[in-house]
Amino acid sequence: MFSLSSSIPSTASVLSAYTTFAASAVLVRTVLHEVQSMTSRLIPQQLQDKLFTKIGSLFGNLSSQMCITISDHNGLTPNEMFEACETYLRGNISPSVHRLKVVKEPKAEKLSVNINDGETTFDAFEGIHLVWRLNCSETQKTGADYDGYFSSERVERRSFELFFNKKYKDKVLGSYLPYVLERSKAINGENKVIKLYSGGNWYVDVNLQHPSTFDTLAMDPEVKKELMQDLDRFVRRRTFYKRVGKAWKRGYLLYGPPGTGKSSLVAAMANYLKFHIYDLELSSVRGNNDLRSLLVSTKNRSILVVEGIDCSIEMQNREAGQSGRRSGENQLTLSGLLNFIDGLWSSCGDERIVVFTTNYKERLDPALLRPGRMDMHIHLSYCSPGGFRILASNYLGLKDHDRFGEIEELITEVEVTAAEIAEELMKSEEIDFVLAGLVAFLGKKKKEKAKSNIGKEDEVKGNKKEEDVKLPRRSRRKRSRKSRI
Ligand SMILES: Nc1ncnc2c1ncn2[C@@H]1O[C@H](COP(=O)(O)OP(=O)(O)OP(=O)(O)O)[C@@H](O)[C@H]1O
Repeated sequence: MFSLSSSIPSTASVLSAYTTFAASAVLVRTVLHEVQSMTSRLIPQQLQDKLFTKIGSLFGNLSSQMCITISDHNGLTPNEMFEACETYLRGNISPSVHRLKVVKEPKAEKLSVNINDGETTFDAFEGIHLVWRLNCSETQKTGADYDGYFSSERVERRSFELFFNKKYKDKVLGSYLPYVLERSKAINGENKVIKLYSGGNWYVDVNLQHPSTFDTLAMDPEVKKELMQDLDRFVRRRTFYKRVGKAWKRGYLLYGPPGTGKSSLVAAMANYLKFHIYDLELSSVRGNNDLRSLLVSTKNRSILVVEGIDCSIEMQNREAGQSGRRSGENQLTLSGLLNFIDGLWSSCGDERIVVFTTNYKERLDPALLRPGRMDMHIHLSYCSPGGFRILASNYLGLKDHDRFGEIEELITEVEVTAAEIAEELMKSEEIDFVLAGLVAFLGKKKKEKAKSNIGKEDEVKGNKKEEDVKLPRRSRRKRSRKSRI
């Protein structure tokens, strides 16, 4: 008897047939390409054209297919489209794929499953069938090292090839690829692992494990609120920056004594915005040329941090125009860094944040403090009673305690950093013991302060006496008369 279900192919079998066909098409294309390059040297062009048209028609109309290549890098700059495709395809791997690559990122909750080198996967979008293939190759990167010696290293380069029918070219470029980009952003937002790039190049990255958030940070609540609002405004102002013709960039200068939370604040900003961090160590940068290539290879939605800007390198006052660390054109200068950050770097990317930190604001080059250079100057100072309460809540899970009054009073009398208090709070799990230890620590600081104040007073008195000895008789008389008035 005639059976409808057995004569009409199911969606799965149609897809599977298409998959097989598309995979064969890709394979045939590759073979044709290889053959073409071999024969181009042996057979005359006219004959070649005839030959390939004939072979092509045997496997369906391959000339109606087109291919878009998406490489992982565009020159020195990472290609964000490649990363978007990688993220998007992770969730769309066809059942026909034979070889997968599985990675567990340290902080990620889920496994990351990717297609392997040379594998092909399939997708469908508004009636268009699409074939994706991942290619990997190794290239030799050559150049001169710091001392001018020849250096060479192997670098892996990856690219995706996207095959589809030529007639959908506009739809693929205008709708499908933007869709892939949007989807990858949404996926990244859901489970983004924040990366920390550091060292002399950005090839080494680790997942940012820093648990600091705005909730755990002990800082002036008003400043914290203002900063969070500033960051929110910054990320939602894409059209504003475009309209006013400004690069979508924001600069923050964090200053304050060691251990007051400058690095913790950078981590909190990255965790809040889900931005990667590039920790630029100027001492390992060879010169302005090196700096340029490092900066252009940073990604969008990232924070570039230069810690200890006052002392990380002998950078010179731009007005003085003295030489930097290296002589010649390639020397690293503050003006080189600032010009590049203000100019090319910020205009070749979006959503860039730059943070400079220093323990000594007064030592900074005036070029850095000029209005408009760093949008916000944030002072991280010694711990306040409010800051102590945040730390006590984080470290001990404690909202209040009999000893809080005593501790808060001592905190207002001495200069103590959040790092010092944090260290005390971590000494034991026994709350009374820890708080007693903190009181003793603060008490000791108070005594030391009183001692050093007495020392200072004695010094001032000593100086005065010395001055009196040096003063001529007449001046001494004059002063004693004055003091009686
Ligand atoms: N404001 C703060 N809130 C919460 N914890 C803090 C704060 N400041 C410091 N800490 C604690 O102290 C540690 C060291 O602080 P951090 O490295 O952020 O200070 P810093 O100001 O960057 O110091 P430096 O100038 O020496 O680099 C942090 O890991 C954190 O545990």
